[in-house]
Amino acid sequence: MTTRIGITGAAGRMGRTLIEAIDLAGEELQLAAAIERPQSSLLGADAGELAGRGSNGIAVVGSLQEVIGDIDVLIDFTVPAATLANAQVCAAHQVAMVIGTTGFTAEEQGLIDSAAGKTAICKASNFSTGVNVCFKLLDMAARVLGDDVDIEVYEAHHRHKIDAPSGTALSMGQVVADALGRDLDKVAVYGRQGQTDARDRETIGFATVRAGDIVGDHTVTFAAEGERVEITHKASSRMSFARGAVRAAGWLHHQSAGLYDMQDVLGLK
Ligand SMILES: NC(=O)C1=CN([C@@H]2O[C@H](COP(=O)(O)OP(=O)(O)OC[C@H]3O[C@@H](n4cnc5c(N)ncnc54)[C@H](OP(=O)(O)O)[C@@H]3O)[C@@H](O)[C@H]2O)C=CC1
Ligand SMILES: O=C(O)C1=N[C@H](C(=O)O)C[C@H](O)C1
Repeated sequence: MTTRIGITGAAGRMGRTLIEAIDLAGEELQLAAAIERPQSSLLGADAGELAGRGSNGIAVVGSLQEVIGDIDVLIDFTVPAATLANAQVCAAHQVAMVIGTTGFTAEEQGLIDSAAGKTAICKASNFSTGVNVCFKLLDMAARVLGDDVDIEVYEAHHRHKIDAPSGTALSMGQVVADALGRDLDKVAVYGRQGQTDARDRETIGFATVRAGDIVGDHTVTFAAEGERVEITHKASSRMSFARGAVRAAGWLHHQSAGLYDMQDVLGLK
């Protein structure tokens, strides 16, 4: 069965890579709509040309409502406000939605949970297979190393990224906190400066770097007296995220309403 895919934020860094990833996927996954803001100067542009793949006959439009009847799944990598508005449209029309946007508040996440009561939503802070394997490795490392180690999460991204820590870093912290029975809201330390006192072992530290064109680096360090374990993922191309999101779209088309993540898509649960 063919899955007709729409992309919001089609001209963004991820949007363009997603158009390319769909073009490279099998014939069962087809780009059916490319959406940008109503004010975008790119309205009417050919989406394939935009992604450097040559003309594909899909013109960029300025409204999701305009094309919602033409798609089975929407892939959205934009900003929280746009994603939430798009989730309402998808829920109202029972169109499935893949959400890659990061930086939601707890309240905003609640709105996505509500939309998932009406349609199938797959939301992940990171759609790369490698990062999702790392989530499993982190769970194992935290359970074995337990309370004998200090745990620190480091992430580095390009200078254009607008949220921090990255969604992936927060997910990594959550996996580790869950494995250790800790409440991440209580134990997270976001950066340090000045007279900090000695480290409390219960805490999970986060460090953020923003520089140049770094696609996405994540390392979780488990540091004990005399040894340390480091689990690292480095993305060198956005195609690693886009390929996963497109795979998720094909999978989600066949699911009923509910909230899923990339671990569901990969059968890692
Ligand atoms: N889950 C994952 O695997 C990954 C997640 N991400 C996340 O995806 C998101 C997008 O990243 P990236 O592609 O680098 O960002 P970009 O800024 O390159 O792209 C964002 C897109 O969203 C559009 N947009 C922004 N604001 C609005 C709005 N209010 N209404 C409608 N459209 C809007 C932008 O249009 P305009 O240019 O006109 O503002 C642009 O097309 C981020 O949250 C990032 O963290 C990124 C990579 C992987
Ligand atoms: O903004 C990005 O670029 C990325 N964002 C995601 C995040 O916040 O974790 C995933 C990836 O690391 C790239």
